[in-house]
Amino acid sequence: MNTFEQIYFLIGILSLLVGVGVAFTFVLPVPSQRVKAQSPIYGRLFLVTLWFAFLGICLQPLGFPLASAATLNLCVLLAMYMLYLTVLKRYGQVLTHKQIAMIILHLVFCEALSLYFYLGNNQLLIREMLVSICVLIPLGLTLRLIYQNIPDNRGGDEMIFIVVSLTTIGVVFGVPFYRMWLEPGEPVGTEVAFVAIFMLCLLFMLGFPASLMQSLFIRLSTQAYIDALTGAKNRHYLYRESVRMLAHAQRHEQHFSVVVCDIDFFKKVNDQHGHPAGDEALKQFAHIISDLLRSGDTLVRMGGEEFLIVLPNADIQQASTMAQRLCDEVRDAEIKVENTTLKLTASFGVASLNADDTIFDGIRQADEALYRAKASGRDQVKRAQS
Ligand SMILES: Nc1nc2c(ncn2[C@@H]2O[C@H](COP(=O)(O)OP(=O)(O)OP(=O)(O)O)[C@@H](O)[C@H]2O)c(=O)[nH]1
Repeated sequence: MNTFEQIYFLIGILSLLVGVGVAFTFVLPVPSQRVKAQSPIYGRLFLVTLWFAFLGICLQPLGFPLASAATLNLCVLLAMYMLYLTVLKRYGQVLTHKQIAMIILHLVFCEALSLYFYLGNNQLLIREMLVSICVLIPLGLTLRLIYQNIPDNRGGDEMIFIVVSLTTIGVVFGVPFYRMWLEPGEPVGTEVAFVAIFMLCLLFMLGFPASLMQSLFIRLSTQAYIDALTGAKNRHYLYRESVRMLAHAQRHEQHFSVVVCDIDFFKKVNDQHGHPAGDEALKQFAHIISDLLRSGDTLVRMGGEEFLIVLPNADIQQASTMAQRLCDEVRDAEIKVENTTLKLTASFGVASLNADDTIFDGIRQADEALYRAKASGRDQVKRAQS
């Protein structure tokens, strides 16, 4: 294969890869939020600008050195800003006008300097080092952005962080290392540039969908344990987590209590104000309760208007005090649904688990206490009879 055939072959392979990458972004699920939905667009532009960067490298051996110098630096830097924008949009953020102006200024400045060093004495080494330094700015911004967002547990961020970190390591160490092997003034080899750009595209194409899948998986597994109406945990969560919570309490010889609560005469709310108003009342009721719980406590919607509160590290006295506070708070609260204000009350049954009790034993005892609270006139707390 002569040089031209080899270049066309490499461009063909890269086009195929970029084509597959761009097509792939179209089949990935699009986030519903408008700004986040723009993320795949910048992902596509990242791949396409990298393709143009490789074309820029190929222009040198094809006999267009000036065009090569002008295209390569601009496209590499532009690609890194596209990467930054892909991540920025993924987090639902937008650029300010000032930031856009800074990016354009940075692109123009870098391009002008690069051409200056190219035209003045053909100082390739300085030019390439300069481009590497310029490229580190968008990479650094991207890394910082991901790092700031990782604590939010969005899921998948670690994967993107690895992709961008590997790219940064490649720029910081790979470029100077490779430069050492070249003769002074010798341009970057087409094959080496091809491998670098190919790897970058591949890493992006694998890393970003993987991060998306990871975050979708985390979101789905979180949603599977949450009651959609009230935001409280559901029974599946209780069944999964209660064994772990109880084992922890037993290991540390801690008390473990449960409170079952049920809104009084909730049927009337539905009958008088309609089902949607009943839904809204349930939602607000759950918020009132969860606002008063400690961080380790868990509110579970058992079904309908019945909730369970799991109180690790609380004995029967502490659990009863908490239940009384909740009972008072619900009675005092004003529940605004549509154009009316509702007053609700709820009844509570409290039980504390013995060392060999299961969560079901605790719920059964608390249910029995709740039954007595209802029978005694509602709007009150009763303890399980041990
Ligand atoms: N709006 C709405 N209503 C619900 C939901 N789940 C259960 N309900 C209603 O809750 C009411 C429960 O009624 P009952 O079991 O008779 O209890 P209650 O009227 O609260 O009376 P007591 O519990 O005896 O004080 C029924 O009318 C159900 O339709 C829900 O998700 N949304």
